[in-house]
Amino acid sequence: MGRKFFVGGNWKCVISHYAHILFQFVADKVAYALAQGLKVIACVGETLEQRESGSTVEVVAAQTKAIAAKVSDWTNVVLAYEPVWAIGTGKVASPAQAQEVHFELRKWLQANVSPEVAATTRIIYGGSVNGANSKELAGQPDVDGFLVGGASLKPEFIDIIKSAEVKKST
Ligand SMILES: O=C(CO)COP(=O)(O)O
Repeated sequence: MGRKFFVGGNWKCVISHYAHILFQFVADKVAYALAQGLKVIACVGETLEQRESGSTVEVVAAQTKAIAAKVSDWTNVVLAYEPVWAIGTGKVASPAQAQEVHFELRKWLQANVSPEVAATTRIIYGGSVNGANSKELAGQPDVDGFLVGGASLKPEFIDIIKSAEVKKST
């Protein structure tokens, strides 16, 4: 696999969590940041209501579509799956839930952008990642790293960083 594992602290979340409300606005912010030479972590994710109604994949695809319409070079873009219901709540997506969405996002990139962008763009997970759950999440094939909030301020952040080691054996 050609993607390097990535773990970022909460200060790196350039794009707000409210992407689900203002897809277009977020896409414009992504394009502007890239034009200014910044690297971007673009966050997508569904609300609890959207998850419970079964529209998660549709929602994140629509958010990614808005971003993709404004991005011609994905080199400086990292996509973060951040379910709104998991941010700062202590409720983390299960490894299977995260993998499913990451897989669907990569599939979307493959079909709508290019196989190369799908293979090389990091798709990281954010939302209540901690030292106890990071290893299993990192073990999922399409989880390429984490965007960490609360736990980035605690000693367990070291354990989260160390979870990158599970990729060495894959
Ligand atoms: O939004 C996040 C990082 O920017 C995630 O925050 P938590 O890890 O505190 O849920």
